[in-house]
Amino acid sequence: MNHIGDRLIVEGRRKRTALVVGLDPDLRYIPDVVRQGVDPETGEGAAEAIYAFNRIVIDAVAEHVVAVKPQLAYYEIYGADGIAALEQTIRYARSKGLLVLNDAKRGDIGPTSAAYARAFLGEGPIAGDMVTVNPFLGSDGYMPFIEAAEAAGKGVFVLLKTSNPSSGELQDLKLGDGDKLYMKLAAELGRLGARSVGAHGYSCVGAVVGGTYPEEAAAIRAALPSAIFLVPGYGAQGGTAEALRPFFDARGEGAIISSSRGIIYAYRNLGEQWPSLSEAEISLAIGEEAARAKEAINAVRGAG
Ligand SMILES: O=C(O)c1cc(=O)[nH]c(=O)n1[C@@H]1O[C@H](COP(=O)(O)O)[C@@H](O)[C@H]1O
Repeated sequence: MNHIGDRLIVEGRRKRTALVVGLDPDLRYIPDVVRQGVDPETGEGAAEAIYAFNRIVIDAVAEHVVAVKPQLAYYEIYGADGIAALEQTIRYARSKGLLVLNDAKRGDIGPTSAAYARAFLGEGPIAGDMVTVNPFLGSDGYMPFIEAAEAAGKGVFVLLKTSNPSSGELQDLKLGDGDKLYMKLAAELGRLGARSVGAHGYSCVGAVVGGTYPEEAAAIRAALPSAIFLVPGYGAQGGTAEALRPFFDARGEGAIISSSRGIIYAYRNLGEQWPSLSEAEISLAIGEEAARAKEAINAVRGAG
């Protein structure tokens, strides 16, 4: 099966989940046990702690998620060492049967986007199965990603209506015909996605639609029936499971719900002693939170 839409749907059914966990490792919130024997003040030590932490997270959530989503910034902080930790993390996630969505939010002039597409959707060391794409430069900025995805059976998620409070400043701007900018882009993505619809009805051109904007999601869902939505904003940004229904299609499919901090730092809810928790305690808290999120989302999409 060489189509990302089909792989996401089939894996989602097999595991009965629409959850994705974001790997946004911040050393300030990583417990002492993970850093034992390494000096996180050095790039090498930081990278070692990040990879050790990500392994714990991946092991704890693997049965509850279709994919993991590393956020590139958290690795780039540490330069080459951080990128090495990303490479190791990608390899480890794949060894656990997980799809990898690089949250890189790239987009540039055509040739540079083509290079980014090779980096993230090719065969190189930080390539995954999907990548987030910033469409601000226009079609010559995002087309190289779409073409690379089509050729490789991989996927892109184009930023459409993002989860952050000020996303409306540009994305909601009304155009001459009264349409909002994100709806205009949605129509264009629908047109482009139509040429790569897989057996399960979904295209390799997906859209990022923030979980904090359910009303907007209903309109975008109607305009983009064949796009898988990547839905961040659930959990730490205030998005609730109850608000997620409009992001899914009538079958309760077609969206992957992403949560980073709400799951990977779940042990911080156990109280002030969190830095000294054991690996087993950390792992249990993360796994339980992922299971809870999965079930809450399943109840809303009718897969309970
Ligand atoms: O593309 C994304 O993943 C993304 C798009 C968006 O609209 N909002 C958003 O929060 N994200 C990313 O999703 C993650 C959200 O993290 P949490 O708020 O901790 O779940 C971060 O890595 C963000 O960079």
